Formats: sequence, structure tokens, C-alpha cells
Amino acid sequence: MAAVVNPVVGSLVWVEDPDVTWIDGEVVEVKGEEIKVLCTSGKTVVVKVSNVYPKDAEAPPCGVDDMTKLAYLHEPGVLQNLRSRYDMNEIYTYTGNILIAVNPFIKLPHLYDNHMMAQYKGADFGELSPHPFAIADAAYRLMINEGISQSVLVSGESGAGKTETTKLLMRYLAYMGGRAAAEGRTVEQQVLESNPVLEAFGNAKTVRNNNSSRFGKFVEIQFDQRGRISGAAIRTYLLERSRVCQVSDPERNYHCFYMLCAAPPEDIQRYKLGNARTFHYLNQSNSYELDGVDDSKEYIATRRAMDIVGISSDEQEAIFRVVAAILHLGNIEFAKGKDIDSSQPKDEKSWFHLRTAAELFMCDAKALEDSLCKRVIVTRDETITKWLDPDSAVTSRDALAKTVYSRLFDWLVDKINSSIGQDPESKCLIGVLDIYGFESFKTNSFEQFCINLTNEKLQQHFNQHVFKMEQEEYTKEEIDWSYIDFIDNQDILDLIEKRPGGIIALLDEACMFPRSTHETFAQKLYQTFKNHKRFSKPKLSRTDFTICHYAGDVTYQTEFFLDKNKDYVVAEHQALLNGSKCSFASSLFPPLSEESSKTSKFSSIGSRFKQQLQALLETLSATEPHYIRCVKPNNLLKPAIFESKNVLQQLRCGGVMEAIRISCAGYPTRKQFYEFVDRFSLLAPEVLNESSDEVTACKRLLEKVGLEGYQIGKTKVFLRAGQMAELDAQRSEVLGRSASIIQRRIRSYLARRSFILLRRSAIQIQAVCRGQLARQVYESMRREASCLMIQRDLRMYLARKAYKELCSAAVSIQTGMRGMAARNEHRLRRQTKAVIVIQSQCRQYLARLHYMKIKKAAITTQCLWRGRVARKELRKLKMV
Ligand SMILES: Nc1ncnc2c1ncn2[C@@H]1O[C@H](COP(=O)(O)OP(=O)(O)OP(=O)(O)O)[C@@H](O)[C@H]1O
Repeated sequence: MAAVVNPVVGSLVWVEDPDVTWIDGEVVEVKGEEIKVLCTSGKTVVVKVSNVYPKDAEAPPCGVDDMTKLAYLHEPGVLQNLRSRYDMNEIYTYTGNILIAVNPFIKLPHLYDNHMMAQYKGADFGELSPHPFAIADAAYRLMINEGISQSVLVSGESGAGKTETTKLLMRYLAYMGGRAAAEGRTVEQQVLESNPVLEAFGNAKTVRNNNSSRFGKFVEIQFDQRGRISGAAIRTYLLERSRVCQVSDPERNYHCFYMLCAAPPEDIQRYKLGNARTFHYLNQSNSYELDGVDDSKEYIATRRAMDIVGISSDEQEAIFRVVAAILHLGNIEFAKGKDIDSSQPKDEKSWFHLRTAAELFMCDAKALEDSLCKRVIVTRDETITKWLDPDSAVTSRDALAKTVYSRLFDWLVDKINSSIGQDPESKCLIGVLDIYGFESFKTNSFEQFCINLTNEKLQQHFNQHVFKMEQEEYTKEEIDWSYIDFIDNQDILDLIEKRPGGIIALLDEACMFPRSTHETFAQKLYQTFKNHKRFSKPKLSRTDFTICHYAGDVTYQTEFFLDKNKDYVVAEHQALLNGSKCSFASSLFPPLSEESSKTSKFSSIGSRFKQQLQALLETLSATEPHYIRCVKPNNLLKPAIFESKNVLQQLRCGGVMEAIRISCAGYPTRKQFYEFVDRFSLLAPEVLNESSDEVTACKRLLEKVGLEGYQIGKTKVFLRAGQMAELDAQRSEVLGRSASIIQRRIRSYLARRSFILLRRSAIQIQAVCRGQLARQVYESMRREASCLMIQRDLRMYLARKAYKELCSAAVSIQTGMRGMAARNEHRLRRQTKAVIVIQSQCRQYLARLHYMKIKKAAITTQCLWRGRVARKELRKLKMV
């Protein structure tokens, strides 16, 4: 992260600003070691050259999805990138393999639907936008392909989004490793539904988060050889017990108390409950309702989730009875009793709550009163019963409430675990760790001390993974590498947990020594660590101490350290509840073994927590870790507000800045030669034939693909950030091409096969059909033939009948005809005769007529002739 070298007028730079961390501007003047910058805010500042960073003028306005892709990798660049992405609701960004998740404080459902999960399934890491699904997918695939257990460590401060992210991871893993829905109440359903149950009893509203997990959680999801979820185990860490009895405004107690007060009327009646405002454990704060949350609905939902995780209705009944009993317990007030320094329930109201608490715990009311107001002291010679004054009775009451509640919570976790079940055969698991981030408040007590110890431990794990391993690897592989420093926090861990002599050991000692007070404890610390460079005593305090943590200095107030470290159950409380008639309540307080009841009652919460952490770290060390750093962009819990200063502090605390520095300076990707050749030889297959060994093959391969700046170690090839992605992209291209060819061939083979099969089937069908058809045709023909015969016979019969009828008709016709013919002939003859007569008469008439004409003509002619002759004769005569 180098500062700008030789800035010139006009270049763009980042300048440190006390209010907004970094502000950008343009160099307007260079004077030796100092430059004048005109900031975008309008003001002009003069700064030292060594205090400014270059700004990438060509950086994409919407940022880059992986910080390692930034041209200038420095704090302002990283912040600017996160901010520009956040402004566009791109809340996830990679830093190499680390995912940074900035809480949007607004629902973005499109980012998490089933379609999205389907997209990330099997996609190469980095191919799609940064997402918790991508991290879960990478972990799942590594587990399946390499058989290595994986873990995802989700960290960040309260309200940064750890639990939401964890739920997303679990949902994705359930999606990948889930069984068919037909298989009933599945392991993954139970794993997912364990979240609302644990949230109801382990989450509360705090100033920093409306749904803050008041415990740490490591969920171990086990898989079978087929990659299906076969079991799960949930480990929880350090539930905040003090919240049960003490809540400050505007925080709330655990959600389950409010849910129960909003339960259906029959439940309210059964548990003799009422408005949440009437219970001391709830009304110390004025906050009762949560925005957008309906406690009565949550009650029903929690009961449903309890059904799914396998908590029977009898058990649920007992659980809520105990929760109600705790509320009644808190309402018992004490007043001075008859004896000196004694106490008794203050008034009738307190008696009512005492009797109700006893009724709900199913124990004797008198025994409950005694266990709150008296102590039995067993000495060598006698047993003395000592009264407690009202203040001590209140402390005793609260101690009982806290113990019962924390045991109830542990019971729930155990029940969920036994109900989901473990898979002893499982070889691979994916662990998801959702644990409180580093805390530094105005007042820091034992809880912050433990939380910060956790973060120191996890930071060391992170260091070991990201930094130490890196350095060691380079040395081992004899890589040409200029070493860089990293902050090792082993000394802080020694300060806290070394045995003997560490802070926890000294605290345990103080707890066991009856006369110790927080003052004597603090003095002991000052004495022991006066020269420790990570420990200091604040000047103005006589009981506080400061530890210089990896993420910054934190000053702790020792006032309640001793009390909070003591984890013992008051013998009277143990006896009271062990004797409860409710099997559930008595199971929370099983009888102590002879040995443990004789030995010291003290057990150290700090030491037990340290051991739990050790076990957790051992589990984590056996897995391949993945990191998600959640970031809270503002303390108002509102969307679209990005407070750079706040974010930067979180990035520093989460080690993100260091990781960026180291990762980008070195060679973040490394692969064994055989693995490398195995993976990438398809980019240049010929190198395998040309090379005698894997190292040569590796070198040739790298030359062929034209990569530069890599290193060849003794057993591995080391690649710079981004180079693996480059090679993978080339590989994906080749694989994609090959896959298309294979698909094509297979498809044509399958098509051919199915065609042949179809054809054969078609022929068979045709043959069968034809046979059937022939049979049918034959049948129908036969039927037709007989039909024809019948028809023929019928026709013949009909024909015969018709013939006969015709014959007789013909005969009768003939006879008729003949008669008619005869008649006709006769008539004809008569007519003919008449005609002949007519003809002869006509002819006679005509002949006569003709004869008359001729006679007339002859007469005329004769006359003429005779006239002519006469004239001729006359003439002759004349002449003569
Ligand atoms: N991805 C997200 N999308 C939308 N809202 C979110 C997202 N992540 C977190 N939130 C919001 O921020 C709130 C706090 O988130 P969450 O409870 O996961 O924080 P946390 O880091 O687990 O806090 P704590 O340590 O107090 O339990 C959620 O209740 C939710 O409103």
C-alpha cells in the first residue's frame, strides 16, 4: 500500500481527513516534500507527499467485485470500492478468498431466492458476483472433490449480519445436500429450523441489533459419501446469563419472554401471566415491542419450529412453564424478616408470585422460599442455617433465575443435537461459525473480556492461515520472496490464557480465595504484568486494566469479574429443582456425583470457555477455512448510510486490510505440480509428451499459456493474485468447447440409438399391427363372405320370389295384354276396316271428283277442241 510517488500537478490523490477518513482531490502545487491538494469538498489542504495515496482515475464507477483487481490497493481505494458498490446495493465484495459482506439493513430478496441458488450451484468461484452462496458452494465442492472438511468463519461486530449470513450459508448447504422432499422431516429441515428456536431463547434486542445473538454458535453439518446431509451438531458458546435478570433501556430481555406474554389466552391463563410490563425482569427497560415483529405470531412460529426439530408438545409445555416460572420468580420482592438480617417475601403480591413460581416449577413453595432466603453452612462439626438479608435474597433469586435459564438453553441445544442426530460414519463436514466480533465499549466487563479472547484466538487462526502459512510455505518452497511482517498476537494470548500466570489463571485463583475482591485481583494483575508490553494500568483508575488487543486497546472494569467467573449452583437451588415433580425441571438439575458434591463448588467460566475455544480451534484446524467478514455500515441500523470511519475500523479489526496487503504482495495461489499439470495440461496437451517430468511440464505449460510473474517452488507452482482465475478462464473455455463436442457426439449417438430403437419398435409394432390387421381383415372378410352368402341367398330368394311374382304378373299382364291386344286388334281391325271403308269412300269420292274434273275438263277440252275445229272448219270453210 504505497503512498503516491512523485505526484505531479493534476494527478488525483486521496488525502487523510479526520472526519471522513479519506477525501479525494487534485494536486494543484508541488513544493518539495509537500503538496497542495484541492479537495472535491472544495477545501484546499497542504499535506506531506508521504501521506497521500494515488487515486485511480480510471476506476470503474460501480467498483470492482474483488479488491485484488483494484489498480491501487490501499485503504482509501478499498473504502471507496466498498462504498460505490454499497450505493448500488452490491453488498458483497471479495478480497481474494475472503468475502466482505456489508449489511444493507434492507431486505434484498432477489439475492437469495432459489433461482439464485441454482445459479451458484457448480459455478466456478469468482465467475458470478461475490455471494455467501459462492463461498458455501466452494466449500461444498472442495469437500466433495478433495474429501477435506471445510469451515466458514463468519465474523463481525454486533449487528453486522453474521447470523443472517450464517443462515444463508446453511440454506445453501441444505439445498446442495438436501434429500427429496418426500423423505419427511429431513435433517436439513431440522438444521434450518433450529435457528428460530435458538433465536427465540438466545437472541434479544440490544442497542446494536434488534435481533442480537447473545451466544456464539458453531454448526457442524455432516455429509455422507454421496454429499447428502447426514447429521449435524450445534455447539454454543457463552450465553449472556446476566440479561435474564438485568436489562437496560432500550434493550430487551430474551425474545421468548415477550412471546410467552403474547401467547394465546389459554396459555396465558395456564401460566398465570399477564402484560409484559408487569414483570420485573422485563420492565426495567421501556422497550417491549420490536418494529415489524408480532410476538404472538413469533410464539406460534417458535412452537412450530420446535415441532420440526423434534421437541415434543409435553416438552414444549414444560419449557414454557419454566420460562413463566422465571418471570414470576423475578417478581418476588423481599423485606426484612423477624430475625436479624433475615428476609421474607415482601407482601401478598410477592407471596402470590412465589407460590405461582413453585407451582410452575412443580416444587414445594416453602422449599422455594427457604432456598431463596436461607443458606445451609456445613462445617466439620455442625450444620448451621443462616438467614439471608433482603439484598442477598434478591441476589439468590436472580442466581436461581440465571441458572435455570442457562440450563434450559443448554437443554434446548442438547435436544436439538440429539433429535437431528450425529452421523458417526460421516467423513466430511462443513462447520459454520457465527461468533461475536471484537467489542470495545465505554464499560467493558468479563463478557467483553471473553469475547475479545475469542477474537484474538480466531485472529491467530486467521493469521496462521493467511500470514504464517504464507511465510512458512515460501521458506519451505525456497521461493524468491522478500519477507513482510505480520502482526502475531501470540503474546496477547499468552497474557490472557497462559497457565500458570495468565489473567484467567489469576482470576480463578482470586475466585477460589474467599477474601479476594476485585481490588486485590486488579493489584495482582498490575504486579504480575507491570512490564508486559500488551498490558497497562490506566492512570486514573485503581481497578481497571487495559489490554492492547490486535484490534486496538480495550480497558476492562474488574468490578464484576470475580462474580461473573464463578459458575456454581447454590446447593439449595440444586436440591430444590432436583426434587421437582416435573421431570423436565428436575432433569435440568441432575443429582451431583458424590465426588463433585464434595469438591469445591467453584468452577471457572473463564477456564471452561478457554477449553471450549481450544476445542473449537482444534476442530477448525482440521478443516479448510473460508472467511466472511461482516461489516456494519452505520450504527443507526439504517439503509444507505455508509460511515467510512466506522467501516474502516471494522476492516482493520477483522484483519481484512492485513489480508489484502499480504495476499496481494505474495502469491496467493499455489498448486502441487501434478495437480497443476493435471488441471491445466488440457491447455497445451503436447507438453506432456515433450517433458520428462512434472516440473518441466509445468514450466512449459506456463510458457505456452503466456503467464508471467509466477514462481516455481520445490513442490508447487506459485501464482500471483488473479492468475489462477486467468488460467481457469482459459481452461473453462477449452472445457466448454470440449463439452460441446462431447455433447454433440453423445447427442447424435443417443439420437441414432433412439432412432434405431424406435425404428425397430415401429417395425415390430407394424408387424404386430399388420398381423392384427390381417386377422381383422380376414375376420371381417369372413364376416363379409357369410354376409354375402346370406345376401346371395336372400337375393336369390327375393329374386325367385320376385321372379314368381313377375311371372304371375307377366302371365296376368300377358293375359291382360293378350285380351287387350285382342281387343286392340279387334279395334284395330275395326278401325282398319273403317279406314278402308273411309279410304274406299274417299277414293271413290276422289275418283268421282277426279272423274268429274276430268269429265269436265274433257268436256271443256272437247268444247274447245270442237270450237277450234269448228273455227278451223269455219275458216276452211271461209277460205273455201
Ligand atoms: N443480507 C442481509 N439482508 C438484509 N438485511 C440484513 C442482512 N444481513 C443483516 N441484515 C439486517 O441486520 C440485522 C442484524 O443482522 P444479524 O442479526 O445477522 O447481525 P449479527 O452480526 O449476527 O449480530 P449479533 O452479533 O448481535 O447477533 C438483521 O436483523 C437484519 O435486519
